[in-house]
Amino acid sequence: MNLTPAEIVRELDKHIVGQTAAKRAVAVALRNRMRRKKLPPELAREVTPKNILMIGPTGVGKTEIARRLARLAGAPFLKVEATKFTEVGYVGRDVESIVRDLAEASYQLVMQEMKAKVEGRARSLAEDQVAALLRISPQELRTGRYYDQYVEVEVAEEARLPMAGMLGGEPMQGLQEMLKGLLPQRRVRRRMRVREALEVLKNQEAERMVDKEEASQEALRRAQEEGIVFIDEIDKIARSKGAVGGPDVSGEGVQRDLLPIVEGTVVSTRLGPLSTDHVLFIAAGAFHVSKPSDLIPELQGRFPIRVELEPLGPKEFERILLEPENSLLKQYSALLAADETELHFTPEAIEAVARFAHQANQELEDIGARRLSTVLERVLEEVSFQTCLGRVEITKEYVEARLKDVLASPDLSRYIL
Ligand SMILES: Nc1ncnc2c1ncn2[C@@H]1O[C@H](COP(=O)(O)OP(=O)(O)OP(=O)(O)O)[C@@H](O)[C@H]1O
Repeated sequence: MNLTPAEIVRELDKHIVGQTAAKRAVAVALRNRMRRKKLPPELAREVTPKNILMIGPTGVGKTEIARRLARLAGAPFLKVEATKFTEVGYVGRDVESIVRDLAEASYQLVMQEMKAKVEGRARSLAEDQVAALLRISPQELRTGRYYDQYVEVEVAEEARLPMAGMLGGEPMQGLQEMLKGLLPQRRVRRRMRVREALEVLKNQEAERMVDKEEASQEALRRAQEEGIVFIDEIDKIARSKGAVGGPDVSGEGVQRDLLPIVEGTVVSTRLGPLSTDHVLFIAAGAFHVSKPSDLIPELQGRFPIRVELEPLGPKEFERILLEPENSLLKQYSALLAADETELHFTPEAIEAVARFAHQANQELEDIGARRLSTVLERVLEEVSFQTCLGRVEITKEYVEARLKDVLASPDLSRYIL
């Protein structure tokens, strides 16, 4: 991975419409990580990430930009809502769960990658086993002729801690994972189709082939050096001026708890002690009521890069429907094509969907691009209910007919859109 900031922005452009300032900021942050790796170690240690504060209304692409960036970089990613920590039952120390969850996300990511690398070998081992059970050769098995037959295979059943379910909570999950390797694995025989057995056994073999110790170490390194933590709703824990002594007090407490993690601290996780010095934090909020300057000064200083995201209008909605690689329209088309319905929208129909979504945002509540899903669902409800329709053309008149009544009645639209 050696993308320039311009190339990173171009990659993000494939999924997110507009919001250039935010894309540029995250692109620079990612490039700086690559730059840091080229520095002499003493200097590299000193260079800490410049965290980003994204300011913009809900549903305009803040999370999406961060998530896509992480995927592009193969970086462990975690999203948390800052307000979660103001809820009753959370005490300060719990913000450390952010770091533990990042470690977990990192481990899952690394395991997935490592398993993918041995997939070919694991698959052929699985084929050998199933072929032996069926008393045929692996070559015969690969013809696919036996895939719908049933076989009985021995699979490892995950040992469950009897109490884990009762107590719930994240610490128990870590414990569960830790004990997984220690407790004897119960093996049970299960009957399933050959097709499924091959998948199950392949996974089991891949899991066995991966060196868990190596995976843990790589996951720890990855979380520390490449981790990205997205903290949403940061504005909700900022104290707005004038609300002295109000319910915001706990918000300030959370800010104080977050501070050491953002500044760089070491938290013990199941992968070992994890230093947050080089984790990139991206905080986001609408800041309708409070302002970034209402955050405690120490935290403000830790988010030196501020970017504003634009509210989205009908023009952007049109582009969001059409342009992203897996846009909503492409998703619907693919789904319905599986049932032999070929979906076509006229340009005027797309314009109408965008216009209605914008109108609903203004009349109800502005939820940004998320509104497109509810509007489209309504437009396509009838078509989705049917199968094998052949070619279906969605026109502006059709869109209007599907949405007019709903929008005319505020009560109805509150429920449907
Ligand atoms: N500019 C955009 N281009 C393409 N899709 C977008 C854009 N903005 C939002 N979306 C889509 O809308 C949905 C919500 O966006 P996202 O999760 O990024 O919202 P957000 O700005 O982070 O808001 P919140 O803070 O409420 O989570 C996602 O499915 C996303 O793909």
